[in-house]
Amino acid sequence: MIVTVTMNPAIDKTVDIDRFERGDLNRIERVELDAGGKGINVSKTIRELGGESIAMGFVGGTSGTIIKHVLADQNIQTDFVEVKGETRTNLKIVEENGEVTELNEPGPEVSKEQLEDLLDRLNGYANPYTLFVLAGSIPAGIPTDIYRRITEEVHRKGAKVLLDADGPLFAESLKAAPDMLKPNRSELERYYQMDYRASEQELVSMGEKLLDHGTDMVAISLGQMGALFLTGDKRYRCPGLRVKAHSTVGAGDALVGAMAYAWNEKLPLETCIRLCMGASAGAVTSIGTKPPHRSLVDELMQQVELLEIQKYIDK
Ligand SMILES: Nc1ncnc2c1ncn2[C@@H]1O[C@H](COP(=O)(O)OP(=O)(O)O)[C@@H](O)[C@H]1O
Ligand SMILES: O=P(O)(O)OC[C@H]1O[C@](O)(COP(=O)(O)O)[C@@H](O)[C@@H]1O
Repeated sequence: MIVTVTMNPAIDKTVDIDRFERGDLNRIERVELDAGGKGINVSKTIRELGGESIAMGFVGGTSGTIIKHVLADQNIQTDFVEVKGETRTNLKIVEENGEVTELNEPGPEVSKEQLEDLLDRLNGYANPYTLFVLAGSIPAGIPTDIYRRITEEVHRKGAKVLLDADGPLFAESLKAAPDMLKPNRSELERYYQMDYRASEQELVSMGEKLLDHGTDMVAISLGQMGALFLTGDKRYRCPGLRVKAHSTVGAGDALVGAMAYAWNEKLPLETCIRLCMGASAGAVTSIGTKPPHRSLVDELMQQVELLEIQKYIDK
């Protein structure tokens, strides 16, 4: 069973603009609304791949109700705690040249009682066959060690954790050794306090340090350059797939969704990697924050190149 946790869901409002002019009037050519937030996008990808998950977290107000309806329409099971405020709307400005500017709101405040309610519910799903996907930012009222706390609690019941978070959330949760991680390049560079662009070798050794801390699998995403996949005994580099990109928003979540689906289906590492690459590249072709169609993922999976890192570095 897969449980996705989105502490801070969002309605993603994607607007297409020819060229974004700061400090001037910008006319929008097209608007697309989607139920978003990292865990929710992961659930949408899992559904599209043919799997099931339960989407959990906090929702509030009309936007929260819309998100629940949209997920129900897609046959995605939900178990959200209701909060008083309104679930946020995140603006994604997509320019003709492919550049994307994101304006993410902080999200409604969560009370101590609401947080405890969610933690109780999560605990109820924890067993050795459950994977918890903890992804995205947290709203006000939630301490930054929350992912660490959830990881420790569900680990006690034998459950696994896949983490996709940034900054202090990422740093804190590492102390509880999540089982799988999906940092992107800049998240890793920030965590290791590098003030320059890390080389591939440096990225691999940063990933290896994470494995040494008890993580089983690290996927380091590199945007259009592809991704690195590291486990205890295998290391692969996959060059980015060439696709006609619309919006890169949700690509990381599609990769995480594929990782979670592959874990649940007990797929071999190489198939998992192909699925991650196919799903994430497929996601960038969609308008707004939409998961890729399974048929496109299947097609893209055939194009994935898995380069063993040792061989690649020796070249
Ligand atoms: N322009 C692109 N073309 C093809 N694949 C892409 C592109 N942008 C992202 N991807 C795919 O999506 C994955 C995740 O993207 P990335 O931007 O690194 O994640 P995040 O959104 O978490 O920062 C990449 O590893 C890659 O496989
Ligand atoms: O919780 P955060 O960090 O504000 O991110 C939320 C935003 O990220 C997304 O989940 C997309 O994430 P990715 O582009 O990393 O896949 C959006 O749907 C959402 O608006």
